[in-house]
Amino acid sequence: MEQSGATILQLEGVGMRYGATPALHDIDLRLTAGSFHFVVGPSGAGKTSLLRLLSLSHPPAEGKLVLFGRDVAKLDQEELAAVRRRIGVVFQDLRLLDHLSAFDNVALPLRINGASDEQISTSVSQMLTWLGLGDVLERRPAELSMGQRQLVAVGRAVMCRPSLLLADEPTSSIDQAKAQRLMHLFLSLSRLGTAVLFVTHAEQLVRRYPFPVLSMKDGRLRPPVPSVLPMSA
Ligand SMILES: Nc1ncnc2c1ncn2[C@@H]1O[C@H](COP(=O)(O)OP(=O)(O)OP(=O)(O)O)[C@@H](O)[C@H]1O
Repeated sequence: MEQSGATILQLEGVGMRYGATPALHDIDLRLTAGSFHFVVGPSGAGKTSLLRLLSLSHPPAEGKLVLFGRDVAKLDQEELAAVRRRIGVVFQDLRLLDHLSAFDNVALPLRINGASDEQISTSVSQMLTWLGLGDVLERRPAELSMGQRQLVAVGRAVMCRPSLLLADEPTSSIDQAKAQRLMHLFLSLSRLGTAVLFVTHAEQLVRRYPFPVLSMKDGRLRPPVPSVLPMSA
């Protein structure tokens, strides 16, 4: 885990395009270890695009993107893969592997990192049980509800204790009680040093937690607004 306060990512004047169409403009952002930010904004503001950029799923068109102290423009494929392994992502479209069970989807990052079968068996079962999915470990995504799939995607994203967690509306299909549980999971990770970016349309969630809010509009990021609310979770 990162030392609290260490810079996890830094963006300077970053832009991103889909083909010739600009999606993000002139983004400046610095996130430190253990920080937690909500990302809000209207549909089409660029929130998912920002997460695609930060998860290295889509390249910047201009500007500088530094992750874990490395300028990503200067990294080779192997180094990029190592950087990606430190990032947990809950994609809006989840991107679960259809042919794998819930268990094997969550186990995937551990397998990639070379964990033993015993480690995998214990930690994946524990995580899925904690998420309330203990009864459906062997089901494939098509046999799960949308909310259950979302929880599997969260389990997979956090399994290797990422240094950076990017979550795109991870609570959109689950009930309030489960959403609270996920918030506790994300908060525990951030206390251990993970920098968390949480994209959401859920205003009650943003109001409830005392974390700075990054607001996006028309592909631009406004400066963070520090929350003045007391901790109520
Ligand atoms: N794959 C793509 N190809 C071309 N344009 C895209 C693509 N994905 C998004 N866009 C465009 O980029 C802009 C930003 O979209 P993005 O999905 O990042 O917004 P968002 O804030 O996440 O929206 P929402 O809250 O609806 O998920 C929009 O104008 C959108 O139409």
